[in-house]
Amino acid sequence: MSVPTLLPELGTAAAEAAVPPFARAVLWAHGDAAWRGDDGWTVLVDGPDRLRRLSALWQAAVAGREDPAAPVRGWVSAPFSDDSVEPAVLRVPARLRRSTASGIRETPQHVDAAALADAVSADGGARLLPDGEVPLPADTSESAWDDAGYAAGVRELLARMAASDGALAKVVISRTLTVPADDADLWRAIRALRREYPQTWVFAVGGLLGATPEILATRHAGLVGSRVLAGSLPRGEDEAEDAALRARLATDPRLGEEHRWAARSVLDALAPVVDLADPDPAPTVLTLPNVHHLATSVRGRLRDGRGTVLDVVAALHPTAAVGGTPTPEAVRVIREVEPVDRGRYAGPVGWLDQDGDGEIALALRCGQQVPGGVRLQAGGGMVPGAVPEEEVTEIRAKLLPMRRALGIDLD
Ligand SMILES: C=C(O[C@H]1C=CC=C(C(=O)O)[C@@H]1O)C(=O)O
Repeated sequence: MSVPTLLPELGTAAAEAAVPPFARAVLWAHGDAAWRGDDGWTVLVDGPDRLRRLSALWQAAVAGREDPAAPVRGWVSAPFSDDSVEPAVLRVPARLRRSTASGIRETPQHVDAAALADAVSADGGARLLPDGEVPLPADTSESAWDDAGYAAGVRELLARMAASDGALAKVVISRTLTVPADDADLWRAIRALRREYPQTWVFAVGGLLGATPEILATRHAGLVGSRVLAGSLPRGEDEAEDAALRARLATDPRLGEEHRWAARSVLDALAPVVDLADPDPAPTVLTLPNVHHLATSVRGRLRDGRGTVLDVVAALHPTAAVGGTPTPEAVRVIREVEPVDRGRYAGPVGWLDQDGDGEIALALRCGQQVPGGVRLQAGGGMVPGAVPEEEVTEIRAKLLPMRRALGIDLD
């Protein structure tokens, strides 16, 4: 599968020197469909309750147009936590193109810049930047963990869980790896991710790029969906080993527990606002090129048609696939134990339209562009009994797609 014409030409020195700034581009691809947005506006939102404020801001910007029903799409990428020093990003491209198996089309994008500016100024913590500009966060590599640091972090979590006497049941911990990369490398990485991981959602929003298999929430015509992943094993060397790993994943009590906390967190958060199609869906095993996951699909109908997909996400996030159980304690422990602010890693990333419908994934196995490089990040869920050395191997498997896409030597 390829979408060459949505991506800039690369390969010659002249083409690479002229690539569009990566941080300003919007890309979203799944299966054989892809979107690219260019230019336009950026809204940055700081402070508390960023998702609900972004939802309200978007609705005001849409409603303030002469024809509120005219098609328009915005892309959102928000930090894991409202405590992050990095703002939530809303990109509203001026120009949108869509590629499918049948070709490439410009798609209508009805932005009213004055209505957007009014909506931004009504929110005290929002800023509007022109030309699709998105500032890059600072490099944090000095304080990052290496493999040994990550293993020590896992041990620290296990000790805290043991001391909590069952009160802290699960925590997801992550690590970063910053590597050099320029804009052309990042465009090339998108092409590679698209080619190698068509089962995932490949994204680039405001300099954050990745290939995620996890969908936090879709909202379409009153229907809501979510795909929760938690509990993973690396791929085997051959089919027989893969079959054994899949069987272990489906039956291992610790991995099952790790998954159940995540699925439960989504079901419990949706139950007050959604009529669930199945209140207790069973997990299946999802196999990706680099890893096997336990996966639960959740579907239902919204009881109240107001709001946007971001309000559904605000009710869900952070799920125990990226936070833990109970959520507030897990998020506090993550803040205390992890050496680097997660920024937009493990945060919601996706799009919404004029009806508030959309598709919001979890920004996993991704990279954040920083000056001169890209900060890769992945994590894993810990429940009592986790083995630090196995967790180090799992993170390596999760970082593999981005490392391969960037052409980084694999040791
Ligand atoms: C937090 C991440 O993965 C989550 C999603 C799927 C499986 C997970 C796991 O098995 O630990 C994690 O909960 C990540 O990839 O950065």
